[in-house]
Amino acid sequence: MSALIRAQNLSVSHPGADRPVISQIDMHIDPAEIVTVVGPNGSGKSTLVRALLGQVALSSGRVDRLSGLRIGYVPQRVHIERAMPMTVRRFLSLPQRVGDAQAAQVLERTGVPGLEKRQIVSLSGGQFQRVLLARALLNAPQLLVLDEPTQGLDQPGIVAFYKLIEEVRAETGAAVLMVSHDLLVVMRASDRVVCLNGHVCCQGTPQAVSAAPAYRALFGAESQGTLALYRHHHDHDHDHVEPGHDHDHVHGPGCTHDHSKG
Ligand SMILES: Nc1ncnc2c1ncn2[C@@H]1O[C@H](COP(=O)(O)OP(=O)(O)OP(=O)(O)O)[C@@H](O)[C@H]1O
Repeated sequence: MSALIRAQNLSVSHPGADRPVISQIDMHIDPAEIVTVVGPNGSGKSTLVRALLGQVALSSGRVDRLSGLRIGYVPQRVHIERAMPMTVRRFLSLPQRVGDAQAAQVLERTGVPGLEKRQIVSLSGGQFQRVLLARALLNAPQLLVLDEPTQGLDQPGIVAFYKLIEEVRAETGAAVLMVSHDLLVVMRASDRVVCLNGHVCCQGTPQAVSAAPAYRALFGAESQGTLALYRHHHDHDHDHVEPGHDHDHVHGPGCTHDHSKG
């Protein structure tokens, strides 16, 4: 099956800016894979996601989406007006009405059963995040898009949320595109990582990316911890990986490290 979304030579400039926010991006999302975009603040992660979804004009390049692609979007939690008086049940029916049975089922699936009558504003951060995910799952998406889904959650909450995402992927076969700052755990939950800093610094398996000099230059000491944790949990799965090898790690334009090694 072909990619759900494919971007080729994608660049976006915001009005009035003298240079593109993101430039010459090549990336794709295959069915059922978890792809995570990491990068410093302001590196263009949200802009890239919006461009992939067709929500922002491209200044060059192209984005192809599978015809009729069903997308479930989980927005940044902090951007939603939590003070609005609304029950969880009503929230799940926006913008499309869903039946009681379906609402109950999806809340059960995301680990927050029986919350229908609760006011949105009364939920904890972790509960609200799961309600957002529940709503995104209602149209049986082929692709789930999550923009910094665990912002504001504590470490156990973050780990539990990514575990849930992996379970949902396994059950539904939906691909997942995530933007995240949670480097320590995101590596474990991703099939592929795209490291962004205006351009794609590197992309590939989590282990290959975390070993790439371009990634380490961006994330510094934190990346060392990420790599150690990732190896600790995953060496058995990735014994065949040779960091820096072409099959695992694709260099983007602007990479500063030695390309002669692949
Ligand atoms: N609509 C817009 N108009 C003008 N500039 C914008 C617009 N949206 C984003 N920008 C600018 O583009 C740059 C990249 O923003 P973007 O939100 O894509 O980065 P990000 O990597 O998601 O950042 P963060 O990690 O802080 O969420 C920033 O300098 C931002 O100020």
